[in-house]
Formats: sequence, structure tokens, C-alpha cells
Amino acid sequence: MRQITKEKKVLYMMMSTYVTIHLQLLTLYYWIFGHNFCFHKFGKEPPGPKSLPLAGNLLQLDLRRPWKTLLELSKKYGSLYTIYLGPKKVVVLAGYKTVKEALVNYAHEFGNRDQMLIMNEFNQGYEMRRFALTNLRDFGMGKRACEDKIIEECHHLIGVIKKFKGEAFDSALLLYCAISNIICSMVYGSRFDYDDPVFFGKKHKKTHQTYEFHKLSAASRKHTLGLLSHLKETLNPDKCRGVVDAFLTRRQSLEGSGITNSHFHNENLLHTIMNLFAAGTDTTATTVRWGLLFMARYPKIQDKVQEELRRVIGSRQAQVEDRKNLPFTNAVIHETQRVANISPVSLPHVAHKDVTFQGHFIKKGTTVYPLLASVLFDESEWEHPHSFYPAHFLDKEGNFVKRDAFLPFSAGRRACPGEGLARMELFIFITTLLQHFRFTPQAGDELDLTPRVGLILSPSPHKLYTVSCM
Ligand code: HEM
Repeated sequence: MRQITKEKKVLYMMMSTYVTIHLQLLTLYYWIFGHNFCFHKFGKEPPGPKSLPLAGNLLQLDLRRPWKTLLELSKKYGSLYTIYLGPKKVVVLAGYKTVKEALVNYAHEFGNRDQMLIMNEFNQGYEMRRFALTNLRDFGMGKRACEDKIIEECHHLIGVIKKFKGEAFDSALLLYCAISNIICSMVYGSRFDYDDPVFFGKKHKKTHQTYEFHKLSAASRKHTLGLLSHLKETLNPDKCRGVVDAFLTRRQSLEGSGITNSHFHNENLLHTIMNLFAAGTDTTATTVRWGLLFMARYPKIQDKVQEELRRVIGSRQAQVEDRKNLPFTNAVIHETQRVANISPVSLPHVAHKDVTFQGHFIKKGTTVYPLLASVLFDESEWEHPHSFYPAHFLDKEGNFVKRDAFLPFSAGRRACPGEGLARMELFIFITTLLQHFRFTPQAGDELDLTPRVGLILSPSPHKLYTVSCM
């Protein structure tokens, strides 16, 4: 009897080991193959490359230039495909037609943000973003007052460039300070000199060598806190200097009405400001840098821009109003944004609900990457997608033409809210600098146009000479 029970036990153990191994094999099979061929009653999920458990498709990605791999994968899997970044499933949208259809026609369905990636996008994110943008508009964003501030800042920059007396210099830090000052004047109500500790703390030297904007003091939590405490001490609710004062005044009035648990608290203020600097400085400054680099690299195009500027506005200050009379210059600025492709993958979106898109099922909560590079270099939209070719934006008579596939600011509900300000900055900075200086490379420098790897695609470190034109 005892013998039979022992045998039963051994048999039981063997069976359970067998079942466990099979379950593990099935799980592995599912990980390797299953989620690549997932069907749903509303349609098939977008196709994609096979992925490994946990690592997903990470081993296939060029981690220094992931957007390049995403572009290559779109050639194999089409304009809508799935990849796994580790265990995280991501649906990639590629090509003008698909990106536009998703972001504009399905704006609601694809309009959420990935909570993990946006600072302060917890529950209060939407309210804070709305507050910041409404107040930026009140303090001049996209208006005439703002244009005056941009022009004033541009002249500070010109003064500093003149001090190099024609010596070659790297424009990176100067441009970051100048563009930061536009946000500073709207957020804090004042600008700062380029050698002010607001920009350069103890890390100045290192930052100068590595050109990493996020290491500048203006982008640091500690410096922002210092500025905020000064603004709090000197606050006059009847005379708001900028967005910070408006925030503090709103908080005071809420507290006056007995509301002490609103979203208007210090941490939100800090995040809102740092978000604005992160989104609004590096992007625009980097684009102006690309513009100057392209001008030095393509001197004949620089000649044509300068000829048009001299003919149409002469030596007077360029205004946004002049844009319509400067088709070639306008085309060059657009082509700069297209080729610079500073944000090759837009910020991640998230499917707001289950959606069937182009016959494929995408589950609520799935992260979606609009691949903006695939739009800006879409071979079915651009005549010379991989060349710097301002005529993309000109008709046969030389008039400026808008192009649908020009989407550096993305499109739809989540498109960049700073587009108006950015376009104003790009126009004023690029035209005014080209009215004052001719930009040329150092002797023997071919000017490498390979972008530096980072959060956005910026030019590799380089120096340019300036020759005064005025
Ligand atoms: C050349 C300059 C700029 C470029 C190319 C650019 C591009 C973009 C892109 C591609 C996005 C993501 C859109 C999406 O997810 O679909 C974005 C978001 C954003 N941009 Fe810009 N941007 C620029 C300048 C600015 C400026 C000057 C500001 C503000 C002052 C700004 C504020 C923002 C904000 C707050 C967001 C996040 C919006 C959200 O979460 O919905 N940007 N930008």
C-alpha cells in the first residue's frame, strides 16, 4: 500500500513538472510570437517585427539614432506598425498621410499624453498647461509686444557677436541665452545678461564644453527656486510682471477665499516654468543655429537671402509684417525647419480609447509615436527630400507656397502651442542676423551637417566667422 502511494507521488511530481514546463514554453512562445500576431474582434493589431521577452525590439534599435531605425522599419512594415520598447508596446505612425489622418481626423482618439514622460502631467497637468499658455498670451506671446521684445533681444545678441571682432565663435550658448530671455521676459518680467548667474552657475565651464542646455542654470530647479522666492518677496498683485506673478496672485486670491488645496502650489509652479523653458528654448535656439549653419554651408543661398533682404527692407529692422514680401527668405526658414528635423519623433501620444484605425485595432492606453521625420522626408511629398532645397516652398513665379507635409510642430489637438511664438522668433532672429552679418566657415572646415545625438537633433559643435554687413 505504502509502495503504491510513493509511486503515485512520483507520478504526480512528474506530471506537474511536465505541465509547468509546457506552461513556461507556451508563455515563451506567446512572448516571442503571440503578441506579434494579436487578433481582436475589432481587427488585427498593427504588424511589426518579432520581439523578445522583456527586451522587446530594443536590440534592433540604433539607440543613438532610434528614429532612423523607426524610419527603416516603416519601409518594411508600412505606415502603421507595432514595436516593443522593452515590455512597452508602441504603435508607430509613419508618412504624411497616416500621421495627418491620425492626429487630425482621429485627434480625440490619439490625443492623450503619456503620463510618465511629461513632468507635471498628473491630474493637474491640463489645468496648469492651460494657465501657463493663457498667461503667456496675456504677457505677449505671439503679439506685437512680444515682437518688440524679440527685436530688442536680437540687438543684444548682435552687440555680443560684434565683440568677437570677426573671430570665429560657437553660437550655441549665446543663442540659448537670447531665446531663453524671450521666455524669461514673459515668465519673470525681465531679461538677463548672458553672463548673469541665471544662465551660468558653477557648471558654466562644463556646460560650455559640452553644449548641454539642460545643464544651464536657467534650466535648473535650484536657480528657478531662487528666482521664484525673489518674485514672491517683491510681488505686487496690481502690477503683474509675468506668468509667475499671475500664478502667485491667483494663489493669493484662492487662499483669500479659503481655498488652500488648489493646484496653484509651489511644485506645480516650478514644473510649469521648467516645462516652458524645456519646450520653448532649446527647440527654437537649435533651429536658429541650424539656419546659420545652413547659410554658411550653402553660401549661394545665403547670397540670395541677403540680396532679397537688402532689396525689400534695406537697413531698417525686419518685422513679422515683412514676411509676406520676403518669399525666398521665408522659404529658406521653412526648409531649415524641414531639413533640421529637430524633433524626429513627436512627443508620445496615447490612445484615449479603443480605436480601429486604417483597419487595425489599437487598444486604449497604447503609446503612439507620430514619426515626424517620416513626414518631413516623405518621398511621395517632397521633390528632393534629402537635400536643402528652398524651392520646395516656392512656385514657378517665386511666390511662397505652404506645403501640407510641413509638420515640424506636429498637428491636431496636441500640436505645439508655442508655434506662433517660435515662428516669430525664427523669422526675426534669422533675418536680423543675416542683415547684420555674413556667416562663413573656418578655413578648411566643410561644416559637418550630421546632427548631434540628444533629446532634440542639434548641430554638432562648430564655429562660424562673421563678416559685418552693416
Ligand atoms: C522651433 C521651435 C519648436 C518646435 C519645432 C516645436 C515642436 C513641438 C512638437 C513636435 C511638440 C509635440 C507635439 C505633439 O505631441 O504632437 C511640441 C509640444 C510642445 N511645445 Fe513646442 N516646439 C517649438 C517651440 C516651442 C515654444 C517656443 C514653446 C512655448 C513657449 C513650445 C511649447 C510647447 C509645449 C508646452 C508643448 C507640449 C504640448 C502638450 O503637451 O500638449 N514649443 N512642440
